[in-house]
Amino acid sequence: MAYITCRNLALGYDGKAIVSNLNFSISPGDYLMVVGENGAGKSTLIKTLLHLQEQQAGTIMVGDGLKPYEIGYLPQQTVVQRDFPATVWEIVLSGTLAHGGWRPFYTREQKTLAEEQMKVMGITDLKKQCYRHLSGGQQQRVLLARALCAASKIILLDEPVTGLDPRATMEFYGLLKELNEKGITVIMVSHDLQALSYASHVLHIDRDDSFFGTRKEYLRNEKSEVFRSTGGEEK
Ligand SMILES: Nc1ncnc2c1ncn2[C@@H]1O[C@H](COP(=O)(O)OP(=O)(O)OP(=O)(O)O)[C@@H](O)[C@H]1O
Repeated sequence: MAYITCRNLALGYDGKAIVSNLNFSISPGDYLMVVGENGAGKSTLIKTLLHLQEQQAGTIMVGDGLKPYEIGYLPQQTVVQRDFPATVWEIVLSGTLAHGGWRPFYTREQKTLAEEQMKVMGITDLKKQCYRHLSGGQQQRVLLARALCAASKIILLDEPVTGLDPRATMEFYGLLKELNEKGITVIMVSHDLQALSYASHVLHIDRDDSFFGTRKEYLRNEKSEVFRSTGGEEK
């Protein structure tokens, strides 16, 4: 059974639809890449899946026992966030707050979970370092560890390789692939053609005529031509 099934979804603001007629589903173990032109509504879809915004029409069905806190989120980083004055440990640990709500101190279980996820991401040595002094690739690992503390089933990423050099980008995709192979479902918004080779499914958002299918189906579909002819970056 699918984790999330969207039927005839319309998304937008102030009563005006930006995208309509969206139909897709996300099943355990999927790696869904979400593509579309600038302003197509990719971030709006993410906000809707995170229940930060209501859809304008259609239904979102949740299945397979998925609970809201089982979706971890790795946002698009702004310049201000890159300069966030906290240690790696504080940032990763804060991901555990998604479970049991706020308490004046962290429990042993929360600390153990944070330590485990730092190990998975290979950032244990950076524990006491200040986040803003890390490289872009290290910062993304920290945010991924934080998202994994928050979520055990799905991680949602919004253009996670923006600003990373080619090597850090490949490393980051490698980490995501490993997580996906361990059974974590990945939903990633991206303009990067390289990312397509990791995806099992693609959702190409295009007003009222979006595409959803497997990567193979997408590569045979005319919508992927626009994506490829620009070298991965849609104009
Ligand atoms: N809070 C808001 N209120 C009204 N309109 C908004 C709001 N946020 C976004 N929009 C508009 O909704 C449209 C879709 O925006 P969204 O950020 O979802 O696109 P996107 O596909 O993620 O774009 P990009 O690739 O540039 O990140 C845009 O026209 C944007 O201006």
